[in-house]
Amino acid sequence: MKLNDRGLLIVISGPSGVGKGTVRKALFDMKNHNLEYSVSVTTRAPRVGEVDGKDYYFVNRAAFEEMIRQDRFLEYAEFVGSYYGTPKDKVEEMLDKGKEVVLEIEVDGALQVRERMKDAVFIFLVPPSKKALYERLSRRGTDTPEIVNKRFQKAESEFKLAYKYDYIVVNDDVNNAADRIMAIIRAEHARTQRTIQKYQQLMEE
Ligand SMILES: Nc1ncnc2c1ncn2[C@@H]1O[C@H](COP(=O)(O)OP(=O)(O)OP(=O)(O)O)[C@@H](O)[C@H]1O
Ligand SMILES: Nc1nc2c(ncn2[C@@H]2O[C@H](COP(=O)(O)O)[C@@H](O)[C@H]2O)c(=O)[nH]1
Repeated sequence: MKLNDRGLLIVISGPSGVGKGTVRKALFDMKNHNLEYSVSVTTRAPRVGEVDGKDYYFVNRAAFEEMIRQDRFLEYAEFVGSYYGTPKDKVEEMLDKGKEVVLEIEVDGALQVRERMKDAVFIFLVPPSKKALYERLSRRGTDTPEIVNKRFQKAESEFKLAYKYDYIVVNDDVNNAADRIMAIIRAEHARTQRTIQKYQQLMEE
């Protein structure tokens, strides 16, 4: 495979309820993109309307732990009582096909990817305010008040790690946030291509 045929890995992260999934869907609804979503594996129970293989691969804890033993995750983390992980082979397969692969994951996992995939692009999505984050988590209606509070409390420590990312994007408006992320992806793609071209020119001299 030629160097510049390989796709770019894009990690969209941030606290639970900030709107990662909503913004990601707006991004994938745009025209003329080369994006592919990496479907994660989780031990969390499916929510109403979630489809196995599309939203997540839903497995039990024993199956997830077997995947850990087999080293099948690019990263994984335990988040508010459930496991979540990114299947390594699928990501590699999509990158080799030249796709821009999008991971939508929490902060612990994102920082694991940062250590392993040096060329990836890391985007931290933030809410316009902490109050807005709490309202989004509650109004989504998918979690009990106890889980909403746990997720919101976890956000406090996650905000402190935002400086480890390449970009911080405010999700004030879904389409604006998606536009900003698409602009970042296009700029990073162009930058990577230029770097590879320069490297290839040097090798030919
Ligand atoms: N810009 C926005 N303005 C208002 N509401 C929003 C905005 N973006 C997302 N939301 C709403 O906030 C809620 C949480 O969004 P979403 O489920 O996409 O968050 P998430 O970051 O993917 O959450 P999790 O990490 O828990 O999977 C949803 O009800 C969604 O409709
Ligand atoms: N480290 C990982 N985090 C993941 C992955 N897939 C999703 N997530 C994140 O977990 C929380 C909770 O998700 P929810 O669907 O229960 O609301 C959220 O921040 C997701 O982005 C993954 O593969 N690895």
